[in-house]
Amino acid sequence: MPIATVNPANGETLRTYEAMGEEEIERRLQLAEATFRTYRTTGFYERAGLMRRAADLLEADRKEIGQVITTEMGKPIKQARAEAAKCAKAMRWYADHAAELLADEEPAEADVKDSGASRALVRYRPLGPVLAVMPWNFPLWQVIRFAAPALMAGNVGLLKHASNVPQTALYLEDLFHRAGFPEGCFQTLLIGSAAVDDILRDERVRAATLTGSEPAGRAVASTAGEMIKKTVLELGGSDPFVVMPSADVDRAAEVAVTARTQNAGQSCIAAKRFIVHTDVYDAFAARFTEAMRALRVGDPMDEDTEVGPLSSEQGVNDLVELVDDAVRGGAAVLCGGERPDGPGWYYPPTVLAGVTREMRIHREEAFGPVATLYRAADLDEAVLIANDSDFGLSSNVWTRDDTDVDRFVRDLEAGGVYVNGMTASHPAFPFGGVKRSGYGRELSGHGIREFCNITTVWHGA
Ligand SMILES: O=CCCC(=O)O
Repeated sequence: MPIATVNPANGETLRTYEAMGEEEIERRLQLAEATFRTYRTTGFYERAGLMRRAADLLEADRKEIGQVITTEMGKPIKQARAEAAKCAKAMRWYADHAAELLADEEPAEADVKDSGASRALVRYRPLGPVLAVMPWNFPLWQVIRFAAPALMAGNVGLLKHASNVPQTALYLEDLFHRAGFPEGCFQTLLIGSAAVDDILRDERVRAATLTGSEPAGRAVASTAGEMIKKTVLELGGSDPFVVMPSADVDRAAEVAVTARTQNAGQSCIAAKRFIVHTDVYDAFAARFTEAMRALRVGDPMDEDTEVGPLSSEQGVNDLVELVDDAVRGGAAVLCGGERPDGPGWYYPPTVLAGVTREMRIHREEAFGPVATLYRAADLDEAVLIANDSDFGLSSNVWTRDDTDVDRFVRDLEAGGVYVNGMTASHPAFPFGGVKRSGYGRELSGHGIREFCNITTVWHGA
């Protein structure tokens, strides 16, 4: 895939970039290592000042960078600006909390004594240069939620961004540079996927984080495993959205639309499978379908657009194949389902009913605005359907019954259970999944500790 900005609203190639060659990559790896040697000795106070400055710059740039994001991957302009604002918030959150999250831990006195020590503590030290392989769907946010904690912990970052968002990738390097971070703290590598393996094998790279597809995750994890390097993987999701009889069905249907169609449905934590108790199925299906049909689809630069194009032609083709397969298998199309004529990589908000286990869309992630509806006889069946997935990123449940909530929290196989709301990432809460959605956590204290050398310091009597 060429490294290029191609406008998804019309398919026009606006700018192409030459991939960095071996010499340039080597220069950047050397710089990362050299910078780490000194940057690791800086204190939280200094790093927090730099991070706050970067947050201020990003916030001031949000209109311009919003336009770049929308041009490169097609998300509605309002959502692009909101993404920039969310990044600034996370940067400030880590600037405010890193020192406390990574403060020395004091083991219990009885244990210190029992170990024969006069004193003992646990210190969180940085690991070194971390390679981040990141996707295009939230081209700022996915990077910042790695970079803010990693830099606050004293690591340095090397970014391999998706090939369709090169301008955003270069912007990020420039942002940290303008904020005053030492040169080499955060570098963008303009490279194709084929170059990742050698970089990951390089001894100067100490760890890797990847957000993206399962095959990409498998490739990075297997090389990292061979090289005994720490990885965090955030892969796909096919999150359930369960609606029980006690729920506020109108509100659930309204939120379901946003949960499915934000970012044109191209979000790992978008709700994708809507599992509705039979008592409220018809009411939910009617309201949800009506609201999906009413969404404003169009030019992502238009302030009123709710659903823009998908990021690539391949994305549309993949979705068409999934929907066609379901229809051939007997699914009913309640709205959408037809690829429109005309320029741009558009696909309409679509609702499918009567989806079965045999259909591809039941097993695979639909990365676009296509919702599948399931009817559940009771809570047990709802849990069964929800867990009948290789993925386990997050989940959404709608109920006013505390017993239901306890059961869902106990039984849903996912990294999150959002009750009477939709999954949304927040800097203070851990983010990540189980099963084939990956492992490790981003954000919160858990996220910042992933790339730390957790060091026991023991003093003899
Ligand atoms: O694609 C997954 C990330 C979405 C988010 O963190 O809001």
